[in-house]
Amino acid sequence: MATYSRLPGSVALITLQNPPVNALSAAVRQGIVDTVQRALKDPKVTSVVICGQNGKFCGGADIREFAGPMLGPPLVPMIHAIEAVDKPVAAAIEGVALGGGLELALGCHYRIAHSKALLGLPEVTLGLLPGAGGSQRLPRLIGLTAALDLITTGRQHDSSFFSSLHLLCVCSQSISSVCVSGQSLDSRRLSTLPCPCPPDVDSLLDKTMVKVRQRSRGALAPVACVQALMAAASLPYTQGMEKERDLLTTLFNSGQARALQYAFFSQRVVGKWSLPSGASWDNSAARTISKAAVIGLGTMGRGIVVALALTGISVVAVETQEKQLAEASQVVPAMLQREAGRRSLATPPGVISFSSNLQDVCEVELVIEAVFEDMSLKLQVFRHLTSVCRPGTLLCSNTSGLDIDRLAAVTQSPGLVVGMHFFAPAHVMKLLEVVYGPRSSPEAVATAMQLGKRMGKVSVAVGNCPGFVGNRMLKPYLEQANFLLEEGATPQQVDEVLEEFGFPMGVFRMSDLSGLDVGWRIRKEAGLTGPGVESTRTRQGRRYSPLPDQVCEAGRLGQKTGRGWYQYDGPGGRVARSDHWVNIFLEAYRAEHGLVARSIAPEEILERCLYALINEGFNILQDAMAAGPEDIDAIYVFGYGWPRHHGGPMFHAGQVGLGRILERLQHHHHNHPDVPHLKPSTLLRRLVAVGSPPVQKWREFINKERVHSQL
Ligand SMILES: CCCCCCC/C=C/C(=O)SCCNC(=O)CCNC(=O)[C@H](O)C(C)(C)COP(=O)(O)OP(=O)(O)OC[C@H]1O[C@@H](n2cnc3c(N)ncnc32)[C@H](O)[C@@H]1OP(=O)(O)O
Repeated sequence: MATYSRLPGSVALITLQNPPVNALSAAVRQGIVDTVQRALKDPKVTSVVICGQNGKFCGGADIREFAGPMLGPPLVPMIHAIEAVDKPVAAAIEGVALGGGLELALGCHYRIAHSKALLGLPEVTLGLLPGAGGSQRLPRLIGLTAALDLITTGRQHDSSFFSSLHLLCVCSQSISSVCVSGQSLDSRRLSTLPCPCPPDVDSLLDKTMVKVRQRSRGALAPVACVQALMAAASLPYTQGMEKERDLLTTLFNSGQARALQYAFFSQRVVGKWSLPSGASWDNSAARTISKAAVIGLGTMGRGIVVALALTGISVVAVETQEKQLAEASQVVPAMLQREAGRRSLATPPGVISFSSNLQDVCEVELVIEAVFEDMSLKLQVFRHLTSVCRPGTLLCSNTSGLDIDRLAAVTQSPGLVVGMHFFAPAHVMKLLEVVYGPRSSPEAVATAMQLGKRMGKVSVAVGNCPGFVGNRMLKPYLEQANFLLEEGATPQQVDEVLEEFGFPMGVFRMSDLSGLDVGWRIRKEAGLTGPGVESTRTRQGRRYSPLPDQVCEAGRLGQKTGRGWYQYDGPGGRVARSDHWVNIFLEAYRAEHGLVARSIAPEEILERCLYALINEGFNILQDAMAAGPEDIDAIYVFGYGWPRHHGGPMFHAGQVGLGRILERLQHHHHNHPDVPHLKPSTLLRRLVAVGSPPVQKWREFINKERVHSQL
């Protein structure tokens, strides 16, 4: 709702009230309509100020309402009516003015803001465009060039940025002096102004469209934003508004908008973690960490040091190999400086000390081990840590899939051991898997989750199983990609299909980037390859493709060696080019194994890669290794490049239709009975049997099934 009060003198104050962010729900919109009417009717009122309760102007349209029928006064005419009134109206912005909130402010005649307020039009991130007049008013106020950047990226900025664009009035003036009654408001009505455009406007729009199409990888909203701004640049306001409405309707009804809005809420759902034990964020106390240590200063360790230091934590960075230590002590401060600059921090807040002595971690509150991914080495480090650290120190491992319980078992306090699985580069990537074992205490999980949040990560609590959630699902995906090569596809074909779907990189380009030796080592440890293992295509009772092992054996480890599934300009090269060697190699391989290459349709490539991955997601939910589909989806969107406009693998399964996914998995499993990952999960079958409920209902369904021992 919105409340009305009269300030001493002649100013009416309208306060938006809808905690926590004063979103423009039907009740708030009705409140605005009513209170503006009241101010207009009151002869003693000469000017109006709109503000938000609790130091927040407005977080935009109420996203929760998008799923249902539109009730209450619509936003566009409401804002238009405010702009048209003949008493000056000012938006007094504290906290946030985002989306519809900023559009409301653009309909006011004046805008003033607190220096720390955050403003922006993030609709594009929700699959929409600023459809309450924002796409037409903003460029008329700040010019087409600046508006294009803000609207197509959804970037948010503080008030000094917007003051420089003349979106805000000078803050030092009092509201009453800003809203001087009697002055003509004509020039303050943004809809009446022309849109300032650069001389080369067509070229600007064309270039922006090309850039946006490249960047958006199939997302519709950024393209629609450019189209709306083209209208603002070339059409009168009323026609521009019609274009804005048409584009918004198309976006609104697209699956992409639903997926992006789901992604917005799932990011928040995973923050409110809960464990099967009943421990959760509201019954577990997190410790505040001020001193931490990182053991191992390879790529991951260095990134973790920077991520911690950026939050103001003092870090002891330990590396026992002198050469690596010397290199890290040069590189890490530079990384920190660069990242602090990128985040507009004047000076990096944390202090880092480098050491080659593990003893130096004895005073810290939390240690993150980031040594080489080798169980015996990690066990050795944990044994050492438990003997040198103060009792009560949290011991975390950055393992990407090894058993946390085994590490906990060699310590004096297994309850204080959790996994903190970062993604490279650790100071940049948003995802953190917090891995709990049966003995991890709620306090340890809460502390790791809280620390992740402080580092700006999307932290997801996951159970302890090989590969945890993300890498466990990656395995069947990679496996299918290799089988497709055996059957006749090329790495480029597979990658093109996945990139067309929206991944920034196909599976083979991604593998080259990460290094092919990582998986090779894991397969060797699992006894799947290496000396003494027979070179067959069935291993440990299931279909196995030795292709990636043979590529590694040829010395092709990916980008770092300049050769992998593709060729590069040299070791460390970034641009992937197809390699004749790979085609010859695949032909020879197929001939050796009596395989006849067939032409494989893009649909089959996509289905087999994605549905195998999704099926493993259902198995993970069934095994209670993730609390709900939102957790899996957040992991894939923030850690594995899953296109956000497809919501995440589990959301995507719901969009495709669970019945269809089941039917296609059955079909592929029938054709490949020696591939257990294609066997449809029991949970998927159960969901289909009860009529394929929407993804938001799965968590409840799984819990019920578990109680009744159906899973
Ligand atoms: C029907 C046709 C209408 C067409 C209109 C088209 C034009 C207008 C479109 C829009 O305005 S779309 C919305 C644009 N706004 C945003 O995208 C802002 C989204 N919110 C945020 O970025 C952040 O929440 C925040 C405002 C910066 C606050 O961040 P903070 O970290 O402080 O809190 P959160 O945990 O993110 O949020 C708290 C709480 O509030 C819920 N919430 C936030 N924004 C909205 C919203 N716009 N609508 C509904 N709910 C919102 C959020 O989900 C959290 O809820 P809980 O998890 O606590 O339940």
